[in-house]
Amino acid sequence: MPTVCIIGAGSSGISAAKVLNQKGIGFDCFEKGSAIGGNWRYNNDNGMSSAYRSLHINTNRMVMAYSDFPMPTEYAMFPHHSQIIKYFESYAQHFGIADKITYNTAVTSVCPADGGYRVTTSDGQERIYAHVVVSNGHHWNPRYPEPAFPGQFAGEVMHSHDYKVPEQIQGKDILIVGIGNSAVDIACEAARQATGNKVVISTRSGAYVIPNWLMGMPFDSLANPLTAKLPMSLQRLLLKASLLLARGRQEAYGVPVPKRPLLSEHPTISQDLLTIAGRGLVQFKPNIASFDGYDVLFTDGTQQRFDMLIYATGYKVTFPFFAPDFINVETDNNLQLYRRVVHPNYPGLYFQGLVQPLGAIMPLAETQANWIAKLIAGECRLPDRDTMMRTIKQDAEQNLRRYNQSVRHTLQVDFHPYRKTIELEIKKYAHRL
Ligand SMILES: NC(=O)C1=CN([C@@H]2O[C@H](COP(=O)(O)OP(=O)(O)OC[C@H]3O[C@@H](n4cnc5c(N)ncnc54)[C@H](OP(=O)(O)O)[C@@H]3O)[C@@H](O)[C@H]2O)C=CC1
Repeated sequence: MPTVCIIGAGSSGISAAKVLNQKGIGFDCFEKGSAIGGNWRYNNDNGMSSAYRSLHINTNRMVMAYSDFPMPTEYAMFPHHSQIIKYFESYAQHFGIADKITYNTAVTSVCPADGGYRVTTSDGQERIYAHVVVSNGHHWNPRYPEPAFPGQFAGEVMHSHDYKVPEQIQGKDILIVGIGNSAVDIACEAARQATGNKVVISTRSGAYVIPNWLMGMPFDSLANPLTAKLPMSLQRLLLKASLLLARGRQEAYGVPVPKRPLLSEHPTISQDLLTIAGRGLVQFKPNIASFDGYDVLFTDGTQQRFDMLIYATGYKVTFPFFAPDFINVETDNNLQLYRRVVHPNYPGLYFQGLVQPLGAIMPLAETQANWIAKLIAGECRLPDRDTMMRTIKQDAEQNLRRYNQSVRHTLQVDFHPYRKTIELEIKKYAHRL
């Protein structure tokens, strides 16, 4: 009988399945849709993918690959979603897990029972597992501003989650709320349509826009285990100098700069935004003050008319299978986990891929899977609950000191230091067999 239930077969869940399979640990992996790939399967029939037709990943193919399965070198450095999904498919085939996943089956309920967890699935079956690995992703449930901006907007309203093709915005004056990666990708795509329509980004905090390529190198290859060890002030200085050399001051292009220092936010990555903004094809406004029909009043007192509003305001961390009085963090995205994986109050309950790195999630999810598998196999253990609680508090305080306080930064980790932390965790608490 399988002792482990994996929820979801996206880029995280498939690495958990692969690692457990290699260790000979029995598992069921339930996937709501008919295929693997999660967010990276464009038009995924599980209804959860936020991918748009033109989406290319903004972390490079060397950084995003799993440790033992490189991406094909003929791939673009920043591959299209169609290449990424092929990569995941070959990974699942290569490691023999594609046929071990139960497709078209959603997990509808998970609750503690009999020293483990009772898992109910959409086919009405109930099973008990000693361990549950939650790998259901955190970029699928749209977050809208709360409270909503005053007034009513009379035009069309959409969340970036539902943006798929430029035909949806063609010929419309659009206002995009937010300046994260979704907002900027959609704004650039809209501007490239060259229809002469207004494309405006409304941002309350601004963002440092980092190019994919910096001095001929993929930006995310500049961060490595060595540079990650430098003091934050020096990392900031080096990045600031590199950005100045590469493209000068961002304000010169008309793109608003945050008041906080570099590296205190999730990076907004775009090679194109500055050039496009410099041509006046994307314009910027501060936060929205209110709506009046098709008119939008901004906090600087200016007003403009739009046909369409796109909220690119991020996502809620949602676990639809937990009862609200069990685990629910939708309001603040802030789930307190030991090393972002282990729930200190519920032994056997693990969360995978619930991180937002500067870099790609996939290799970190794989490292988490290695740790989870070793914990399940009894090859290592957890520290006591007091130690876990103390560490959770310290990590949260560190995060608060570093990042702009907002729901989008609760899951933020630094790629290399985080991976190292998990590897050390495995070594430190290894059971000498
Ligand atoms: N090509 C790629 O690989 C892509 C990757 N992604 C990834 O997907 C994830 C989600 O990105 P994204 O969808 O951009 O969401 P994010 O959460 O990263 O960004 C949300 C944006 O909306 C703003 N915002 C949120 N709430 C409000 C509010 N109430 N009023 C005004 N502004 C608000 C935020 O501003 P503030 O900072 O002030 O909170 C921020 O600018 C990220 O990890 C991102 O890197 C997304 C698109 C493309």
